[in-house]
Amino acid sequence: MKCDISKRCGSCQYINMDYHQQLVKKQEECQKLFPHLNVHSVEGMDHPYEYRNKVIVAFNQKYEYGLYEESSHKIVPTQKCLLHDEETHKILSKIQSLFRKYRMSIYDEKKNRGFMKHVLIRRAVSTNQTLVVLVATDGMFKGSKNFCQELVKACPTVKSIVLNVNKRQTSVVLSDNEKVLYGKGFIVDELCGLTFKISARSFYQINHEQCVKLYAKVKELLNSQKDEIILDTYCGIGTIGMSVADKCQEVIGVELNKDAYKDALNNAKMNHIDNVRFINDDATEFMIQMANKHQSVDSIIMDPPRAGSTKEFIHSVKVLQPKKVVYVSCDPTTQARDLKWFKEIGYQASDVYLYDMFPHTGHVECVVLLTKVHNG
Ligand SMILES: C[S@@+](CC[C@H](N)C(=O)[O-])C[C@H]1O[C@@H](n2cnc3c(N)ncnc32)[C@H](O)[C@@H]1O
Repeated sequence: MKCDISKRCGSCQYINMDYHQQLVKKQEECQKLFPHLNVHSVEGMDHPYEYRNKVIVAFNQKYEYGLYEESSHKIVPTQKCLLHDEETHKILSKIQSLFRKYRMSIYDEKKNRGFMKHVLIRRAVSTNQTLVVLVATDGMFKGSKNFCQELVKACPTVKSIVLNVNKRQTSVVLSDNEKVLYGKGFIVDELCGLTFKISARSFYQINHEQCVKLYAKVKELLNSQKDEIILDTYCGIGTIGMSVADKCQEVIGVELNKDAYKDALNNAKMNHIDNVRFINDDATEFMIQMANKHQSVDSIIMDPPRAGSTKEFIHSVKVLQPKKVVYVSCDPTTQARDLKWFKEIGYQASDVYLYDMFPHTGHVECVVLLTKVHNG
């Protein structure tokens, strides 16, 4: 497939490269980062398009919408992005026509004036539900009732519309201040045979098909026993922990984002899983506290954001002495750094498993199993 905007957009660095070549390149690059480990070939997709279940676009004063040009805040008008599904395009195009009809005031970054800043679309692909988040500079959206009615009528997959009020001039799109304009403020998706509630600010893996394969690998590597206690750190809305809960005694999930934590609590209830509990805390702080209390766990799952984990987190692992740590990462560079710290405390990996969560970009998802080889 050919992308018309690849030269200007810059989001998909590999879009003009043959897909198989992309997978080979990702594996080679990871092998350089993990020279002493067995880096497996990348698990790719049969149809590596339309996989992104989340998109954030900005509008310009002509009501054109799109992503920003590489390293700038100039919008690249995008009618079709190869990574988004048809429904996302249909909804964005309807929003565009409604913005025109209602003469929506579009935010002008240079003048720091105007109302509508961004539109975020999140799709639950298994249930075909859509959440629309309108990011604006003010909580007063005149005519919002008619706007929502028209949007939902034209696009019935839209189950909720949220207004996120972000007055700040920063590159962070969402603020903590939100108001539900239509529906319940969240959508529900099915993943690995479970049901998950996803709200606007919670993390959710963007590639559903690849996420199923990734979680299956985590479960396989954990290979837990019925009497084991598993810590799921950086747990988001509880997806990984809940998908392994049937094979162990207890899962304790730790998540910093309050909305994701609340979603996780609801998700456990919704799925009638009673051997999982969630803590709303910084993962490192939680680990330090556990280590200070000399508590023990059998396995730890960690899936930190791009920045990776911390030295303090890893030093607490030394005290907790789990048999296994399964480390999931969307940035192999920080993961490679963290594996060096793990080595210092006596935990070693041998294999790196790669999942192409982000086809046509330079990114890849990595999973490693660390086991204790000596006492550090
Ligand atoms: C890559 S996501 C993984 C989420 C989840 N494991 C999944 O597969 O959906 C990383 C998560 O870590 C959370 N997070 C970021 N910094 C954190 C911290 N210091 N302590 C705990 N959680 C944190 C984010 O809010 C996000 O939900």
